[in-house]
Amino acid sequence: MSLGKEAVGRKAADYVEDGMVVGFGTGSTAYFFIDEVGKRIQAGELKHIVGVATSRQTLTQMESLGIESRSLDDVNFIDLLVDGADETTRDFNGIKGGGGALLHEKIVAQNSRRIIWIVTEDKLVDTLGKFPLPVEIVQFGSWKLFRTFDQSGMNPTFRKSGQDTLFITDSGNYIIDLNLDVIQNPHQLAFELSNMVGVVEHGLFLNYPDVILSSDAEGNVQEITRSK
Ligand SMILES: O=C(CO)[C@H](O)[C@H](O)COP(=O)(O)O
Repeated sequence: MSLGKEAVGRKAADYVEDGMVVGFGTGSTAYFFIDEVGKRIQAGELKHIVGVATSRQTLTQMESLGIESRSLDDVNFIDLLVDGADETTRDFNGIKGGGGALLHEKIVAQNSRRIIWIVTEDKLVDTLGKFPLPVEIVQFGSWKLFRTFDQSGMNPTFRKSGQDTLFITDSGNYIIDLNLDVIQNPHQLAFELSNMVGVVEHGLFLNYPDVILSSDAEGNVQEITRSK
């Protein structure tokens, strides 16, 4: 277990205020955020929070803690979304989808007024791309898309959930991870991926968070905020 993930996940609960509609992210760092909010509700420190989950996994955890949940379409907007990331630059561009929830995470993010990413400091990078870029694609014709990525030198691999089973997202799609090493122009790549037929969404989250909370291995949390 990572002390850094726990520290930054729990710290993010300080940003939650009574009456908020909160977006709950997915992953092992978001796990601690959800757990802490649940504890604060149980202790009576937070009295009325409504939560929107970014994945089935997150929804299950929220329900186990008694956090009231609504579907995205049943709320007007989300006041605060707290989510993890796989890599982020200090100028608020990142890769998400390591846990396979990128599509729902991006839709929830698009409907959030304020976004906080919670990361350990090893995820802060100068250039994106060391972490494989997840691309969610429809199942039909997926090998054709795979070949297109391969022929473009993008080193694709199908995401698996077992030895011989392909990973299926909450929306019933596959994920291809692109092993790029360095992404020189993330905006150009995002544009190209978005225009490929069969691609549902990609894991480049450019200019998304308002705040990045980053923790070192000892659990010291630093806040990186956009200058106004
Ligand atoms: O994007 C995500 C899931 O789709 C996660 O936020 C990301 O993979 C970080 O996960 P973790 O906190 O387990 O390192």
